[in-house]
Amino acid sequence: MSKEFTYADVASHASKKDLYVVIHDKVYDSTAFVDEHPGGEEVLLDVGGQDATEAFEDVGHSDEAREILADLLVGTLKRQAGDPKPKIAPVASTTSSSSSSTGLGVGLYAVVLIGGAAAYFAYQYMQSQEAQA
Ligand code: HEM
Repeated sequence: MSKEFTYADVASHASKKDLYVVIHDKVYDSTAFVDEHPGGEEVLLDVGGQDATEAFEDVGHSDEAREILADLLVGTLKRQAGDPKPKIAPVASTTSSSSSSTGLGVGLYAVVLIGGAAAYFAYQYMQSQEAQA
Protein backbone atom coordinates (compact mmCIF):
# COMPACT_ATOMS: atom_id res chain seq x y z
CA MET A 1 0.00 0.00 0.00
CA SER A 2 1.36 3.38 -0.89
CA LYS A 3 1.95 6.09 1.65
CA GLU A 4 -0.28 9.15 1.90
CA PHE A 5 1.17 12.63 2.16
CA THR A 6 -0.54 15.89 2.96
CA TYR A 7 0.50 19.10 1.21
CA ALA A 8 2.30 20.11 4.39
CA ASP A 9 4.30 16.84 4.33
CA VAL A 10 5.31 17.40 0.72
CA ALA A 11 6.17 21.05 1.34
CA SER A 12 8.73 19.99 3.94
CA HIS A 13 10.73 18.24 1.19
CA ALA A 14 11.72 21.26 -0.87
CA SER A 15 15.51 21.29 -0.82
CA LYS A 16 17.95 19.87 -3.35
CA LYS A 17 18.97 17.10 -0.95
CA ASP A 18 15.37 16.20 -0.20
CA LEU A 19 13.05 17.03 -3.05
CA TYR A 20 9.44 15.87 -3.46
CA VAL A 21 7.11 16.99 -6.22
CA VAL A 22 3.41 16.31 -6.79
CA ILE A 23 2.29 15.36 -10.29
CA HIS A 24 -1.33 14.33 -10.84
CA ASP A 25 -1.84 13.88 -7.11
CA LYS A 26 1.04 11.42 -6.82
CA VAL A 27 4.11 12.18 -4.77
CA TYR A 28 7.54 11.68 -6.34
CA ASP A 29 10.90 11.78 -4.61
CA SER A 30 13.02 13.49 -7.25
CA THR A 31 16.11 13.90 -5.07
CA ALA A 32 18.23 11.37 -6.97
CA PHE A 33 17.01 12.68 -10.31
CA VAL A 34 17.68 16.42 -9.89
CA ASP A 35 21.23 16.24 -11.22
CA GLU A 36 20.19 14.03 -14.14
CA HIS A 37 17.18 16.04 -15.28
CA PRO A 38 17.71 16.99 -18.97
CA GLY A 39 15.68 20.13 -18.32
CA GLY A 40 18.11 21.22 -15.58
CA GLU A 41 17.95 21.23 -11.80
CA GLU A 42 16.61 24.79 -11.55
CA VAL A 43 13.13 23.97 -12.84
CA LEU A 44 12.82 21.00 -10.53
CA LEU A 45 13.99 22.99 -7.52
CA ASP A 46 11.42 25.66 -8.42
CA VAL A 47 8.57 23.21 -7.98
CA GLY A 48 10.13 21.31 -5.06
CA GLY A 49 7.59 20.57 -2.34
CA GLN A 50 4.75 21.73 -4.60
CA ASP A 51 2.32 20.62 -7.29
CA ALA A 52 4.38 20.37 -10.50
CA THR A 53 1.62 18.90 -12.67
CA GLU A 54 1.18 21.95 -14.87
CA ALA A 55 4.92 22.56 -15.28
CA PHE A 56 5.50 18.90 -16.10
CA GLU A 57 2.66 18.67 -18.62
CA ASP A 58 3.41 22.04 -20.27
CA VAL A 59 6.80 20.73 -21.37
CA GLY A 60 5.18 17.71 -23.03
CA HIS A 61 7.47 15.18 -21.39
CA SER A 62 8.02 11.90 -23.26
CA ASP A 63 6.85 8.44 -22.22
CA GLU A 64 10.42 7.82 -21.10
CA ALA A 65 10.10 10.73 -18.66
CA ARG A 66 6.89 9.18 -17.35
CA GLU A 67 8.67 5.87 -16.85
CA ILE A 68 11.33 7.64 -14.78
CA LEU A 69 8.52 9.16 -12.74
CA ALA A 70 7.11 5.71 -11.99
CA ASP A 71 10.44 4.79 -10.37
CA LEU A 72 10.41 7.90 -8.19
CA LEU A 73 6.90 7.32 -6.80
CA VAL A 74 6.74 7.33 -3.01
CA GLY A 75 3.00 7.76 -2.38
CA THR A 76 -0.17 9.67 -3.07
CA LEU A 77 -1.29 13.13 -2.09
CA LYS A 78 -4.03 13.37 0.49
CA ARG A 79 -5.93 16.59 -0.11
CA GLN A 80 -7.35 18.46 2.82
CA ALA A 81 -9.80 21.33 3.06
CA GLY A 82 -8.09 24.56 2.08
CA ASP A 83 -5.43 22.87 -0.07
CA PRO A 84 -4.81 24.34 -3.52
CA LYS A 85 -7.03 22.81 -6.20
CA PRO A 86 -5.59 20.02 -8.36
CA LYS A 87 -3.75 21.37 -11.37
CA ILE A 88 -5.28 20.72 -14.79
CA ALA A 89 -5.05 17.05 -15.70
CA PRO A 90 -4.20 16.04 -19.29
CA VAL A 91 -7.61 14.34 -19.46
CA ALA A 92 -9.19 17.77 -19.12
CA SER A 93 -7.14 19.19 -21.99
CA THR A 94 -8.06 16.18 -24.18
CA THR A 95 -11.71 16.81 -23.42
CA SER A 96 -11.41 20.48 -24.28
CA SER A 97 -9.55 19.79 -27.53
CA SER A 98 -12.15 17.21 -28.55
CA SER A 99 -14.93 19.63 -27.70
CA SER A 100 -13.22 22.31 -29.76
CA SER A 101 -13.14 19.89 -32.70
CA THR A 102 -16.88 19.42 -32.19
CA GLY A 103 -17.07 23.21 -32.32
CA LEU A 104 -15.30 23.14 -35.66
CA GLY A 105 -17.80 20.53 -36.90
CA VAL A 106 -20.71 22.79 -35.98
CA GLY A 107 -18.84 25.73 -37.54
CA LEU A 108 -18.41 23.86 -40.81
CA TYR A 109 -22.08 22.93 -40.77
CA ALA A 110 -22.96 26.61 -40.35
CA VAL A 111 -20.66 27.60 -43.23
CA VAL A 112 -22.34 25.05 -45.51
CA LEU A 113 -25.80 26.29 -44.49
CA ILE A 114 -24.94 29.96 -44.93
CA GLY A 115 -23.17 29.22 -48.21
CA GLY A 116 -26.24 27.33 -49.41
CA ALA A 117 -28.53 30.19 -48.43
CA ALA A 118 -26.26 32.71 -50.17
CA ALA A 119 -26.26 30.62 -53.34
CA TYR A 120 -30.06 30.37 -53.21
CA PHE A 121 -30.50 34.15 -52.87
CA ALA A 122 -27.96 34.80 -55.60
CA TYR A 123 -29.96 32.49 -57.85
CA GLN A 124 -33.21 34.30 -56.97
CA TYR A 125 -31.53 37.62 -57.70
CA MET A 126 -30.31 36.45 -61.09
CA GLN A 127 -33.78 35.16 -61.94
CA SER A 128 -35.34 38.53 -61.03
CA GLN A 129 -32.71 40.36 -63.11
CA GLU A 130 -33.53 38.15 -66.07
CA ALA A 131 -37.24 38.77 -65.61
CA GLN A 132 -36.65 42.52 -65.79
CA ALA A 133 -34.60 42.32 -68.97
C1 HEM B 1 10.34 14.50 -11.44
C2 HEM B 1 9.74 15.05 -12.47
C3 HEM B 1 10.38 15.12 -13.83
C4 HEM B 1 10.96 14.14 -14.58
C5 HEM B 1 11.11 12.66 -14.22
C6 HEM B 1 11.47 14.76 -15.79
C7 HEM B 1 12.13 14.09 -16.80
C8 HEM B 1 12.57 14.67 -17.96
C9 HEM B 1 13.17 13.95 -19.07
C10 HEM B 1 13.45 12.45 -19.12
C11 HEM B 1 13.44 14.87 -20.04
C12 HEM B 1 14.06 14.59 -21.43
C13 HEM B 1 13.02 14.81 -22.51
C14 HEM B 1 11.85 13.85 -22.38
O1 HEM B 1 12.10 12.62 -22.27
O2 HEM B 1 10.69 14.32 -22.36
C15 HEM B 1 13.04 16.15 -19.53
C16 HEM B 1 13.17 17.33 -20.22
C17 HEM B 1 12.74 18.55 -19.77
N1 HEM B 1 12.11 18.81 -18.60
FE1 HEM B 1 11.64 17.48 -17.17
N2 HEM B 1 11.17 16.09 -15.78
C18 HEM B 1 10.51 16.35 -14.59
C19 HEM B 1 9.99 17.55 -14.18
C20 HEM B 1 10.08 18.73 -14.87
C21 HEM B 1 9.51 19.98 -14.44
C22 HEM B 1 8.70 20.19 -13.16
C23 HEM B 1 9.83 20.91 -15.36
C24 HEM B 1 9.43 22.33 -15.26
C25 HEM B 1 9.28 23.15 -16.24
C26 HEM B 1 10.62 20.24 -16.40
C27 HEM B 1 11.16 20.82 -17.52
C28 HEM B 1 11.83 20.16 -18.52
C29 HEM B 1 12.34 20.80 -19.72
C30 HEM B 1 12.24 22.29 -20.05
C31 HEM B 1 12.88 19.80 -20.50
C32 HEM B 1 13.47 19.97 -21.91
C33 HEM B 1 14.96 20.00 -21.87
C34 HEM B 1 15.51 20.14 -23.27
O3 HEM B 1 14.96 19.47 -24.19
O4 HEM B 1 16.48 20.86 -23.42
N3 HEM B 1 10.75 18.92 -16.06
N4 HEM B 1 12.51 16.01 -18.29
